[in-house]
Amino acid sequence: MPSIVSVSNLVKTYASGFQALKDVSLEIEEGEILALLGPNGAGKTTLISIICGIVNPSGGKVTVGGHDVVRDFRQTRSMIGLVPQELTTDQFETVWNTVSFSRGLHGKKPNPTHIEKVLKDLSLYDKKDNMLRELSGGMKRRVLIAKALSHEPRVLFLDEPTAGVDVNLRKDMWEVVKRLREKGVTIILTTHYIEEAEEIADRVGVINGGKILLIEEKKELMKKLGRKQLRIELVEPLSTLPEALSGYQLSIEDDGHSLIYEYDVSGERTGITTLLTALAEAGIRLKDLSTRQSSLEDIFVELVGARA
Ligand SMILES: Nc1ncnc2c1ncn2[C@@H]1O[C@H](COP(=O)(O)OP(=O)(O)OP(=O)(O)O)[C@@H](O)[C@H]1O
Repeated sequence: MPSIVSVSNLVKTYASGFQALKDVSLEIEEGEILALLGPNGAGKTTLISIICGIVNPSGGKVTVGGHDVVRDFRQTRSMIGLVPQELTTDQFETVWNTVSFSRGLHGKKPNPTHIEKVLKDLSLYDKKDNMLRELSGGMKRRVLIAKALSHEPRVLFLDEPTAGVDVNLRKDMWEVVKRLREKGVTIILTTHYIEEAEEIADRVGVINGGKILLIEEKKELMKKLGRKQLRIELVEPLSTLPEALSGYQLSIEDDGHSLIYEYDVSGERTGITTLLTALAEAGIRLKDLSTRQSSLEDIFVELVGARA
């Protein structure tokens, strides 16, 4: 698939001298949902702000739809929708005017039919004549999304869209995201909620300390992580593994009180039944069994923890 956003060797050093991005390169494919994961201060917002033309890069190059985000700012900005973390619009303006005005700011002709559809999709239509200051926090978040969609962008950035929102809004938001994606809109979201990335993204990127640590298809990542552990608690501790069990992927933990068996969930057979039979034959008595599957969170913690 062709790239819609191309980031090469991007560097950002703030006026304070702090280097928020260190040589970031990244290709975002047209039509994909990419989740960017990273702890606080990793550089996610800085990266998005540069692509959206809000922050100037210190080095490197970013293109959107083949246009340079600094030189061809107007063209790139009209292709992009950004849902920022906070609303910074005139609180005395109505919902309808705010969203319509936003479309004009991106150089698009008025289209009341489109604005009406966006407001309806976000359950905002009955609030169209209300002033922003009369809305609840959740409704204001909906207005942010409506603004970002007002000019029918090809690329949509959502910066921590679900931080502090309730279940209903979260559901509506993912519905909107899925529908947009069906229409071919490229979606990039930053999130702290790893389950969210696991649920919705096609690809996952992990960013920390201003660097991309990993970027991969979610399916591939989950396949690699598709390992499971069976923990077998023993009645009597073992100091060494009996010879009869040497053919199994087993390790001893908890001073001999537990055996850990690692197996591949994608394989046809787990080998658990034969292992349990072999344990019984070796006269090893079991107290309890439990299983644990590695998740996206495990790899995230491992990556970020190791290089923080
Ligand atoms: N205008 C600025 N001047 C100086 N430093 C800044 C500026 N904006 C951001 N930073 C610093 O750059 C680093 C990256 O910030 P950024 O907002 O991109 O991180 P983030 O990954 O979006 O974090 P969060 O998850 O907390 O939103 C942080 O250490 C932040 O303090």
